[in-house]
Amino acid sequence: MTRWTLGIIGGSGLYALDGLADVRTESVRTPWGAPSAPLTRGALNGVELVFLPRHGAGHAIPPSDIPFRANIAALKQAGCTDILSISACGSLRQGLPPGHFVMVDQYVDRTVGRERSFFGTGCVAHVPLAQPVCARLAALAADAGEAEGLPVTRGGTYLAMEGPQFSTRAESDLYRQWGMDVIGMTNMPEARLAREAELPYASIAMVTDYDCWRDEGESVDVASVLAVMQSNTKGARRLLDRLTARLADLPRAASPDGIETCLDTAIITPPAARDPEVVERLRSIAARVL
Ligand SMILES: CSC[C@H]1O[C@H](OP(=O)(O)O)[C@H](O)[C@@H]1O
Ligand SMILES: Nc1ncnc2[nH]cnc12
Repeated sequence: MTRWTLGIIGGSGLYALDGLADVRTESVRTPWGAPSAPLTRGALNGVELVFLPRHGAGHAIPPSDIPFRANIAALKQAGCTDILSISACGSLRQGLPPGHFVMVDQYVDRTVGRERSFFGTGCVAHVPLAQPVCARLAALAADAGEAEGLPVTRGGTYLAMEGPQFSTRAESDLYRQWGMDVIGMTNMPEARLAREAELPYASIAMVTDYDCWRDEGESVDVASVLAVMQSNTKGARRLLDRLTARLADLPRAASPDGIETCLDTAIITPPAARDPEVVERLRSIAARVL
């Protein structure tokens, strides 16, 4: 049976995974530098997990400095078949209160100045991103959350902002007019890069606050986020227990969305025109097609 090796990217409040069997720590390097922290490998319910806290183990890395390319490349090199992101987020809808788990299915990317591709001068690629999330993994995670009695919403658009400051009231109002559901600072370019590495990616956005759009006048700050984060993190842990118990018995077939073969038609630079040094770097995420 082909097995799942699930990469878990932990966000704010999730810096380690306790209770794994056969735990190993691996300090890795990638052609894009070191990831946010050493990888922690271990088994949960017999499923291999590879855990990486995106802000570092002590939350010393702000959103704009997260080494997104190194993180995704490290998880690819570690043999992950899929990536599940677990994030804190603000809510842009009354019906998504703090404590809610949103299985993101779309993104609007308002980040600026982050390295957002493995490809570039010397080897150009354009992968499709119309459906940026692996629907199968998102559904499995939603099933697990519901089975644990967690308040889960299937689908939602995540507005990725640069930060590190939270939004102004006018920005928050604007994003609501745009129809956005939740807001955070980290899922982009992470989701883009996972796609380029042909890794099915899904994200659980756990609501910690209502951002600053409500007429009640509250505005988000770290203290209000932290107040909710701890119970959200406990819920995420229960979800993971349930999810891995399911994955243990589920043979892993190729992603139905073709994510694992998306580079077949994405690289536009013909082999003869590729820069050998660039190609060498790309091998860590795209060896299958190079
Ligand atoms: C601590 S509140 C702001 C911080 O939390 C979220 O991070 P993550 O997605 O890694 O959980 C948000 O995106 C900000 O980076
Ligand atoms: N309101 C908010 N805006 C951006 N990132 C967040 N993370 C948690 N709450 C957030």
